[in-house]
Amino acid sequence: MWVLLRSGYPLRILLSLRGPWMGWRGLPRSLAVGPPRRRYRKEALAALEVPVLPVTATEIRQYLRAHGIPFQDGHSCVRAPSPFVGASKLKDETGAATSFSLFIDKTTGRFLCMTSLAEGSWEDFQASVEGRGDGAREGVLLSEAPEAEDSEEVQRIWDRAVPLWELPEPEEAQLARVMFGLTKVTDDTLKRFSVRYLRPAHSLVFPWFSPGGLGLRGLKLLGAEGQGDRVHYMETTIPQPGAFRNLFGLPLISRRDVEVVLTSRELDSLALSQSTGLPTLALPRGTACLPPVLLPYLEQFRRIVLWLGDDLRSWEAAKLFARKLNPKRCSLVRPGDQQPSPLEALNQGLNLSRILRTALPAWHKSIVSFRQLREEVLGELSNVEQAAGVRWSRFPDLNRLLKGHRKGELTVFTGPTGSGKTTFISEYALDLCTQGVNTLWGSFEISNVRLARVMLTQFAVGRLEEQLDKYDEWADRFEDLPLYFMTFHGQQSIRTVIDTMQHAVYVYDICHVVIDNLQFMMGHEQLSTDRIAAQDYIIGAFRKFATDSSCHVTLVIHPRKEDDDKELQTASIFGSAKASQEADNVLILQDRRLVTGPGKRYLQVSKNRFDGDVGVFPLEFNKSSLTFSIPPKSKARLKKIKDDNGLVAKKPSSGKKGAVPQISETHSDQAPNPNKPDLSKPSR
Ligand SMILES: Nc1ncnc2c1ncn2[C@@H]1O[C@H](COP(=O)(O)OP(=O)(O)OP(=O)(O)O)[C@@H](O)[C@H]1O
Repeated sequence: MWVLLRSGYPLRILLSLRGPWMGWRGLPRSLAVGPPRRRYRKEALAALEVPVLPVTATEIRQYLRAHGIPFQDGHSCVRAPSPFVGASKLKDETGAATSFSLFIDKTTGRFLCMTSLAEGSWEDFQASVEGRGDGAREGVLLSEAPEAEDSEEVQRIWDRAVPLWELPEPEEAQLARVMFGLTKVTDDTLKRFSVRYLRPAHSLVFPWFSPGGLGLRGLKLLGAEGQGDRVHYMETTIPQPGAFRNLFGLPLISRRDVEVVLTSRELDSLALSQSTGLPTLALPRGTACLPPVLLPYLEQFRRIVLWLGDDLRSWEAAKLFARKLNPKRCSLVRPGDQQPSPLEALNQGLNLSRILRTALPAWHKSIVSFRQLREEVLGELSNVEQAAGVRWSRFPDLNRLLKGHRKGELTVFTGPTGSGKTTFISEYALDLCTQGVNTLWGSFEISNVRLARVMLTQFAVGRLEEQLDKYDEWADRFEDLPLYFMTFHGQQSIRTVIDTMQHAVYVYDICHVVIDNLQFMMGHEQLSTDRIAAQDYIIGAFRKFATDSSCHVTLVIHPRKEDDDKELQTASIFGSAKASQEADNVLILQDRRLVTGPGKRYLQVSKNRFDGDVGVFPLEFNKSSLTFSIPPKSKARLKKIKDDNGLVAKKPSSGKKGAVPQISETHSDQAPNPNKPDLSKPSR
C-alpha cells in the first residue's frame, strides 16, 4: 500500500527504519516465519474449487423444505439449524439458544456452522442431512485449524508485542504514532481493539480472534518504510493470507448490532470507532477481496456502509463487494477531497459521522438517470489516471497506447502459430497480477504445471533450473500472488467455463480472466459455417460476462491460415468480424522472424476503444527468462498510428522522460506496416 507522505512527517526517521534487523518479508530475523521451508503440498497450484454442480438459492430452499428443515432467508446466506452441533451445545455461554447457526451461501451452497466452525460444500451438507456423512468425512468438515507452526509463531509474536503505552520510552511510542498516523487515536481505542506494537520490527500488530472472541487465530503486522517522499506500508500476515481470513474487530460486535461500517484497513476501523462509536470491521486483505467465507459474520447487519478508501480502486471494490453483500442493505462512501479515508479524515479534523451520512445507496434499478451517474462521472474525470486502469510495469509502451488495464473490457489477442502468444500473454497477465489484479487462468492447451513453470521463470526473471536452491524462496513469493488456474484441459463447453468464471469472480474477486485459447470451446464442428457461428456465440458470451461481472477478459484466438510472409491484421483473426467488433482491444503479436532475425517480435495494438490510440512496438525475447519486456539497453521505438492518411506519431522510449511525440510519415523499414485500425463499432 503506497501512501503519499503528508507534510510534516519525519521522513528521515522513517527512512532509518530500514535496518539490518529486517529479515524475510520485513520481519525481524529472529521472528521471521523462517527461511523458506519445503512443505509437502498436495496441490501446488491454487486450482479453483468448483462445485460439482452449481446450485441456486431456489434449489437450496427447495431442498431444505423437502427435508423439513426450517430456515430463514438472509441477505447473502440461508440460515438453518446446524446438524453439526450436539443438542447440548445448542446453548451458548449466555444460555441463549444458538439455533439457526448454519449459514449456507446462496451463491455457492457452501456452509459454515458458526457454533462448531464446521464448513463444507453443498454436497457435503446434503450427504450429512441424508445420513451419508461418515465419521471420517465429518472430521474433514471441521474447519481446518491453522498449522501448528503458524499457531506457535502467532503466539510467540503476540507475547513479544506490547501495548503502545507500555513502551519504556515515550519517544518511541510517539514516533510509532506519528509513523502510522495515530496521533489522534487514543490509548483507549487501541486497548479496545487490542492493538500492540512489536518493537524489533517497528510494526503494529493487529490480532484476529476466533469468532467466540477468545482464541487468538492470526495476526497482521503493519510496518512502515520511507521511500522518497512516500511511506511504504508493508503488511505481513500469519498464517499466510491465502490460508486464513478473518475480520478485525469481530470481538467488539454485539449480537444486537444491526449496522456496521466496513473498512479496508485496521487503522481506519480504529479511527471510525473512536469518532463515531459505530461498530466497525476491517477486511483482511483490504480492497483486494471479500472472501465469501466471511459473509456469515456480516449476515446480522441490516445496513452495511462500505468506506474503503479515497481512490477509484476502493470505489470499484466497494461496488463489487456490495453485490456480494446484497446491494439493498449497502451504502458506499464515495472518495473525494472532503471524503478521504477514515484515518485521514480523523487527522484532518473532519466530521466522520457527517461523511457517513453522505454514503450513497449501492442499489438502483436497471434504469438510471444521469443524476445517479453524475457522481460517478465526476469520479472518473477527477481521477483520469486511475480511470485508465492498472498500468503495466514491464511494458511501458503498452501503457502509452492502451493507457492501462481496465475492468469490464474484452481484449482479443492473436498471432501466428508458435510465435510466442502464450509466453507473451503469460508475462502480460503476471505483470498485472503482481500489482494486485486478481487473475484467473484458463489454459486449455498447455498444462497448468507447464504454464506455472513459464510464469515462475518470468517472475524470477531467470532460469530456475540453475538455481534450485532459490526455488522455495521464489515459489513462496509466487504463492502469495492472487493467481488461480482453472483445472480444465482440452475441449470444454462454454457454459462450464463461464460458470467457473462466475464462481471465481464471486469467491476470489477475480478481475482478469485469461482464456488460452478460444478454439478449445468450439466443439468438434466440422463445417466451417458451424465453426464460425460457434465462435461468434462464444465471443458474445465472453463479452457479456466481461460487462456483467466488471471483469476483464483476455481471449487468445488463432489467426486464419495466411501466407507466412504476410503480416496479420485485425481481419486475420479466425472467424467472422464479431471478435474484433466485440473486443475493446485487439492485440496482434507480429512475427517477422524471417526479416528481422530470431526472437524479434512486434506487438501491435490495432484497436483501442478507450481512447483510440493504436500503434506498434518491438518486443525482444529473452530465452533464459522467457520474458518479452524490453531490456533497458534496447532502443525501443513506439509508433503511434493515426487512423487516417497514414501519419504516425513517433515516440522514442529509450528511457528519456518527457519525450514529446512527433508526427512523421510511416517508414516501412523501421517496423511492420501496421494495418488500418478497426473502426467498426459493435451494436452493444
Ligand atoms: N520470440 C521468441 N523467439 C523464440 N522463441 C520463442 C519466442 N517466443 C516464444 N518462444 C518459444 O517458442 C515456444 C512456443 O511459444 P508459445 O507456446 O508461447 O507460442 P504460441 O504462439 O502460444 O503457440 P500456439 O500457436 O501453439 O498456441 C516456447 O518454447 C517459447 O519459449
